[in-house]
Amino acid sequence: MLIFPNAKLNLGLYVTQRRADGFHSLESVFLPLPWTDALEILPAAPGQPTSITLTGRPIPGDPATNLCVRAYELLQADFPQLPPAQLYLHKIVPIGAGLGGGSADAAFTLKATNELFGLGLSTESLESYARRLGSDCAFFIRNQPVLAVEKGDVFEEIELSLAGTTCVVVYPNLHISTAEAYARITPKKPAQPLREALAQPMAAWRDTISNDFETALTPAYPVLAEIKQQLYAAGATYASLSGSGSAVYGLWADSQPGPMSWPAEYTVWQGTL
Ligand SMILES: C[C@@](CO)(OP(=O)(O)O)[C@H](O)COP(=O)(O)OP(=O)(O)OC[C@H]1O[C@@H](n2ccc(N)nc2=O)[C@H](O)[C@@H]1O
Ligand SMILES: Nc1ncnc2c1ncn2[C@@H]1O[C@H](COP(=O)(O)OP(=O)(O)O)[C@@H](O)[C@H]1O
Repeated sequence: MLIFPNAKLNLGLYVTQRRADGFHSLESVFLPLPWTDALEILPAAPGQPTSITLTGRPIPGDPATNLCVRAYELLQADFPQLPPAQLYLHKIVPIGAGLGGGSADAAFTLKATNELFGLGLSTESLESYARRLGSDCAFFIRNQPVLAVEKGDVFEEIELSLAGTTCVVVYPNLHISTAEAYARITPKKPAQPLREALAQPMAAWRDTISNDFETALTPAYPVLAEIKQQLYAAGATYASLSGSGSAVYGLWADSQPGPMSWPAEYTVWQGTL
């Protein structure tokens, strides 16, 4: 089975509280971004163990601990009838970019395994497996715009119509660890609830919606402010860091991006939400 795990964007992100388990509570809107990897899952050849073949963007770490393999093995522990699998992942989405690419691969592995082998797992059950693999992994099970709270793994419905919006995502080839980013934050409640700010036209968001990671990381990584500035200079209606970075995106509500120029080592995606 061939699937295309997509990235996500965070629209507003407030780290509201440090939790007793060491994690943080947050308030953020998660949006699916149609920038994808390609992943194939097949039963392994007879006598072969579960393995993964990786192509495209290099993924740090031992392939045996790749989130796709961990997701498959998580289901195998509860469904011993699952045979060893051969996974092929062509990695396109930048890693450690605040785009949730690894979490998407894991969640899509769960969904595809459920379908391919007829496990009969419900959406809720797939979400519980996903939560065990990473805080933002559960979002990719339903993969629709939501207001995420708690650890970013509990979702509330939100009315948001961004279909047709032009989006540019700029990744400056800078890996920021999520744990390091959280360590730089002093949690606090937002001045205005995100749901309320999002109800206003996009042109107002520049003054009302922010990402706590952007505020905390920009002094150490001024390149983030430079990218945002160029997106606004090209006419973006709204621009922000996604998640804990380092990808910065711009949205054009009802116009098209003007000319932009980026260093050769950057990766830039442009498309429609
Ligand atoms: C910041 C966010 C915002 O959407 O996205 P990314 O920038 O990673 O895409 C997420 O909260 C990232 O979720 P995810 O990448 O799944 O994090 P996890 O693997 O669960 O945790 C990595 C580390 O981040 C910290 N962490 C993560 C989630 C959370 N709610 N509180 C935390 O403090 C912990 O230090 C944890 O050890
Ligand atoms: N399939 C995968 N794709 C991307 N990263 C993976 C994958 N499997 C494991 N990882 C590990 O997950 C971490 C980053 O995950 P990713 O979801 O891309 O980050 P972020 O949510 O910050 O964009 C990296 O340390 C990487 O080594």
